[in-house]
Amino acid sequence: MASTAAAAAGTASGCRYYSQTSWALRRLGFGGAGLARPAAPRRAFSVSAAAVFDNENREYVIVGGGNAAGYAARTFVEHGMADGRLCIVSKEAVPPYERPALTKGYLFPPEKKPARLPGFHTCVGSGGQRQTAEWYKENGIEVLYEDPVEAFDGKTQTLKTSSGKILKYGSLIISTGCAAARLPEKIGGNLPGVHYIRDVADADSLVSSLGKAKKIVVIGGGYIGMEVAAAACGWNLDTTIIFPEDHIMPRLFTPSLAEKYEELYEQNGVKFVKGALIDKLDAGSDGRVSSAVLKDGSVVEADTVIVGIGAKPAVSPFEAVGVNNEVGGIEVDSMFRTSVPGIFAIGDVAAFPLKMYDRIARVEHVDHARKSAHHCIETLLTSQAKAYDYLPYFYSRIFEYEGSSRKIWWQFYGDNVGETVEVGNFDPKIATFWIDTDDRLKGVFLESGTSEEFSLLPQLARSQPVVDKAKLKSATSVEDALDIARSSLLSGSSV
Ligand SMILES: Cc1cc2nc3c(=O)[nH]c(=O)nc-3n(C[C@H](O)[C@H](O)[C@H](O)COP(=O)(O)OP(=O)(O)OC[C@H]3O[C@@H](n4cnc5c(N)ncnc54)[C@H](O)[C@@H]3O)c2cc1C
Ligand SMILES: NC(=O)c1ccc[n+]([C@@H]2O[C@H](COP(=O)([O-])OP(=O)(O)OC[C@H]3O[C@@H](n4cnc5c(N)ncnc54)[C@H](O)[C@@H]3O)[C@@H](O)[C@H]2O)c1
Ligand SMILES: O=C1O[C@H]([C@@H](O)CO)C(O)=C1O
Repeated sequence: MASTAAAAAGTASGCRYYSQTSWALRRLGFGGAGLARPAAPRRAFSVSAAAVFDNENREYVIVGGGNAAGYAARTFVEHGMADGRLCIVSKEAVPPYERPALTKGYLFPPEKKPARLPGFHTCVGSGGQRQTAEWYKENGIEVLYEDPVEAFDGKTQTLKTSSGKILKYGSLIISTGCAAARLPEKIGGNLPGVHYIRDVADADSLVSSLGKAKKIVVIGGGYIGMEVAAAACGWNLDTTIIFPEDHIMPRLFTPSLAEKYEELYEQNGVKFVKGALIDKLDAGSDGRVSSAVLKDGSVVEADTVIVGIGAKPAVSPFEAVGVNNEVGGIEVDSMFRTSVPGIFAIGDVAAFPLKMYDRIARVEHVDHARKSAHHCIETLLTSQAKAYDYLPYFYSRIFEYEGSSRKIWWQFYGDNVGETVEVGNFDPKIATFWIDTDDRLKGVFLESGTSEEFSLLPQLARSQPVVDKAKLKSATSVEDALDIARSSLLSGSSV
């Protein structure tokens, strides 16, 4: 059923639609041989005579109502191209919001003023306007809520939603993001009390469990594992993190960096079970999860389990436009164009050329969701042939709630390749520098920097200066190390 927000921003938006798809394609330069890699999409469903066409054609349709969609909508509005021309088809019941809040402010305990919608709709996370359902309505953007696209036909340029609507599009922007990877049902992955966290409905369900929980198990030592376990400390819960690797955040942290964060969690009472795989989750007599059984036979009791074992790009039902076999996701060029003229993909789901490192990548972080959305729509609407040149940026903020013994706020820019030099020991800062075989600085991590120090990181990672490794290793403080890195920027050996 459509929500109140849907009713407010959807059919009542007074949108007008153009009726000739080909008109829009011609105007955008997609009349024929415009793109380098044309590929005939497979017919995914056929439109029968009995099918119900909803209104008329839509000039621009965004599928997915998440972070990238919110920023894309903003760019349409900035160009005066939203009113009556743009439609967002969303699986969720609310307009786009800043997803990072779900494992941060959203999980503060009730007495510590948790974040709630409409407080964090996009684009507030980057200092922009709070785009509520009214904002979409005022800007003439049609939003279809709780009506995921289930089928796609590139030949007739139509989408079919779960409610049975057939939508015809001129240009299509796929921003379906990722879905949480799940533990199989047969090992208890769907038991009551087992949580995954991808959207606000998941977060609400988790909050209601946390209110009653005593003993929680967090499965996975990545971003979700770290952020949720830190949040659980705010609720004074007995918390155990279980993961298969030797240390937390294996995708980014060095063992030594991870050890420092693990110590901090342990000081907050969190326990770790490392190098462990889950055999199954068991239920108690009430049918709710009661324990995690590990492959070695040991048992960890829990009344609530949070699973954070990675995410999978939500490519369905768009596989026919071209999926990248190595990194998954929908393959696009440097302007987010897929192999099919007039179809684009942005955010987590896009496999794009990471120009700086000359490889195809998918980036599952919000900075890329925001920037890819802006870049795609900007180039689409202005016909500027400008290549996306992204510098990877990841961050986390944990133990932020009032009264926590210390707040954690780290940022990372660049590529975590090569040898590392680590300086500092939560005193209060830590920095790690990744240096390649040719002595170039490739990536840089900083905990608890000042805003001036944080602003140095992208300059360093972008320029990749040659650094004096020996000098960096002898730095007496993080400030000293950053000064050494800063001076290498001025030495003229940057790329
Ligand atoms: C809990 C959590 C915390 C995070 N914290 C951080 C952080 O601190 N820092 C950071 O950099 N990144 C963080 N991320 C990652 C960041 O949120 C994502 O990179 C970002 O949301 C990607 O934006 P997106 O629009 O591509 O995908 P999403 O924001 O996931 O949006 C995709 C949308 O598409 C919808 N959808 C999917 N399939 C369909 C369909 N067939 N039809 C219609 N709609 C569909 C989904 O329901 C969803 O609304 C976090 C992610 C999660 C889950
Ligand atoms: N601050 C941030 O940037 C942030 C915060 C939260 C979520 N996210 C995003 O949300 C998504 C999901 O995050 P995540 O933490 O689930 O993914 P992740 O890839 O960061 O971590 C997954 C972790 O799961 C563990 N794992 C994998 N398979 C397992 C299995 N079968 N059993 C037990 N453990 C297993 C590993 O320890 C691995 O580190 C990602 O896209 C992530 O980037 C980002
Ligand atoms: O990027 C982010 O956006 C939200 C929040 O700032 C929105 O208010 C959040 O917690 C982030 O880390």
